[in-house]
Amino acid sequence: MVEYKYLTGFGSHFSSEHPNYPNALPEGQNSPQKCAYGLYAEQLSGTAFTAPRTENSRSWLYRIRPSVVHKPFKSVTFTNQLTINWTEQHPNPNQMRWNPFDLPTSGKVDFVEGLHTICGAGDPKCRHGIAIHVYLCNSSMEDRAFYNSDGDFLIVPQEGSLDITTEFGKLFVAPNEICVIQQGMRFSVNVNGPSRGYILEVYDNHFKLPDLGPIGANGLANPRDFKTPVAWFEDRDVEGFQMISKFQGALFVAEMNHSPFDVVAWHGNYVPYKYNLANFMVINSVSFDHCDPSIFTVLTCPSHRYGTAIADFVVFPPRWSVQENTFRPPYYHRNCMSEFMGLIFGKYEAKEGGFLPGGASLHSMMTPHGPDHQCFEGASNAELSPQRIADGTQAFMFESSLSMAVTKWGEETCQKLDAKYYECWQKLEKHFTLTDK
Ligand SMILES: O=C(O)Cc1cc(O)ccc1O
Ligand SMILES: [Fe+2]
Repeated sequence: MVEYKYLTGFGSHFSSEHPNYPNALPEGQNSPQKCAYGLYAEQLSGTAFTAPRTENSRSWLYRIRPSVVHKPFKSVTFTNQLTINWTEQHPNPNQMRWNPFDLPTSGKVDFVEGLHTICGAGDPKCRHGIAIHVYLCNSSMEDRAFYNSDGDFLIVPQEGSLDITTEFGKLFVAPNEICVIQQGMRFSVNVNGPSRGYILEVYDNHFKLPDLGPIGANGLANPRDFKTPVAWFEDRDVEGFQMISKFQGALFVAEMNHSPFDVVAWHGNYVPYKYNLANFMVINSVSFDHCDPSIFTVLTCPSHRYGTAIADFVVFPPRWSVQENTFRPPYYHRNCMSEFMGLIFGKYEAKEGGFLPGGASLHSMMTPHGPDHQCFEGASNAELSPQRIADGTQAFMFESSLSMAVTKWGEETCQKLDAKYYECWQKLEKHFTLTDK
């Protein structure tokens, strides 16, 4: 039984060494002439060397062999549905909704083989853009690890827990938890049966906690609830261990003769982390009107435009709804941002039917959307007593300032697009009267 132990904090400067190897971390310096236990020192940089201190992130890893010990990269031979080709389909401004994406029904499919790109924009070569993927898998990665050269992965499991071994240690991530594995970090995913989830990939920048403004010093996702693994390693020689890199949107494999999870000690502020969405401190018991969903921002990847995110990760957690004289569900709206939504479990308040766990929706830039007919009629006529937005519910949104294109897999191959989605609004009647009572 592996024990999962974590260090807590967000963006902190952490240190961890395997308990059986005291002083594996050098004292007072990063690169001694000879490291303890014959380890190699290696720096993993998450920002430019010269990034200002407030932004600068890097970690030092003390490992059995440096990462460079691998054979040349070759294109992978397995078929996969990852892409950064945003022009394979004609642009489509329609409201889109997907039924739950199918889990593999035959054969073994691991996390990397099960990655499918739904939509995205931009180019990892210019380090600007995002991609939204789903993973649909049923087997563990065996003697295979993965890293993303293009950006960071924010992983949202929906079905099945992920047991993730990283260079920094082990993370266990269950549905209603999320994890972030940043650019370059090597990891391998074990699953316990059919597993499905969503991934927000950002090329520009790393995720940060949003500023709290007048909320004050506490609230939303609190830094102390973020968890980073402690050092864990294996000294395992394996012929043909596969190191897979996503580089400029394509997958490559390099063979190695050992496990890359050989880091005995590490220190730094460039780390993988997880967060339990149940720890989110929801602020929404307002007097009247409906707050914009930005109050539910867990993490944000900022752009250079002040206050405008490359992508925000927003949740819609269980909470009390108590507003007076208010239409409580989300308002009808058109947004200069793109809104991709998924459902981990339960029901989403604006769409009680049709939007299902493991499915998704995309409301692109300026594409109008809002509550379906049934939700509008119900909420317009409901008695406004305090109402609990059901426990056992967790919808989320990846909201981006980029205009995303849907892939061929997303629009055609997956065969999950609900062609009748638009119908949910068609019965919205004209209630206009010449006299108001
Ligand atoms: O479209 C959606 O369902 C997401 C959303 C929720 C909300 O409470 C307000 C605005 C918004 O875009
Ligand atoms: Fe919206």
